Amino acid sequence: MIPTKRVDHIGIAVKDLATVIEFYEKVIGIKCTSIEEVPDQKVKVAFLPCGDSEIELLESTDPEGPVAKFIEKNGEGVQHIAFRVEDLPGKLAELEAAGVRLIDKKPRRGAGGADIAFLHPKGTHGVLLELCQRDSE
Ligand SMILES: C[C@@H](C(=O)O)C(=O)SCCNC(=O)CCNC(=O)[C@H](O)C(C)(C)COP(=O)(O)OP(=O)(O)OC[C@H]1O[C@@H](n2cnc3c(N)ncnc32)[C@H](O)[C@@H]1OP(=O)(O)O
Ligand SMILES: [Co+2]
Repeated sequence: MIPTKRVDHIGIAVKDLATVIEFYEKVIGIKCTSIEEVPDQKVKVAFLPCGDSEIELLESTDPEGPVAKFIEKNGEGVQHIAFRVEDLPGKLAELEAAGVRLIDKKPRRGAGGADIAFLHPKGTHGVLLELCQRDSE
């Protein structure tokens, strides 16, 4: 089985990036190190590293995007959990063979140049899971 290395990030859907970055920096005490737009996912993303993992704050750039739809239904909150894997195409093939419901059969480009793919929450006991592969350890 292709190993999963760690929790890469926790994705949190927010209405206003600046407001929530300020909360995490001033109240929780973790710093935002980068902000970037990922047009493919219709989001603007802020990363706040914390130990081996990061908090990923997600603000929608499009009312039809997945983060806007999530907030409409649930309000702000944890939208996905992302695991770091070593071989994303291989992992996706392995999961497909095991009958897991994939949203992305092939990797897409995520924030920070990562390759990413999502697994459907209906096939993962209720949690939207992202797998990501990065060049760095
Ligand atoms: C930048 C990048 C990165 O890290 O590099 C990112 O993270 S981008 C992060 C944003 N991108 C994404 O989320 C892309 C992948 N997401 C998607 O394709 C979509 O959001 C889906 C997960 C397929 C949901 O689509 P849609 O909202 O159209 O479906 P829906 O509302 O009919 O939901 C179908 C069922 O799934 C549940 N459901 C929907 N979203 C969920 C979520 N985030 N967590 C857990 N369950 C969820 C709904 O409650 C519903 O269950 P019931 O039927 O029981 O009511
Ligand atoms: Co993510």
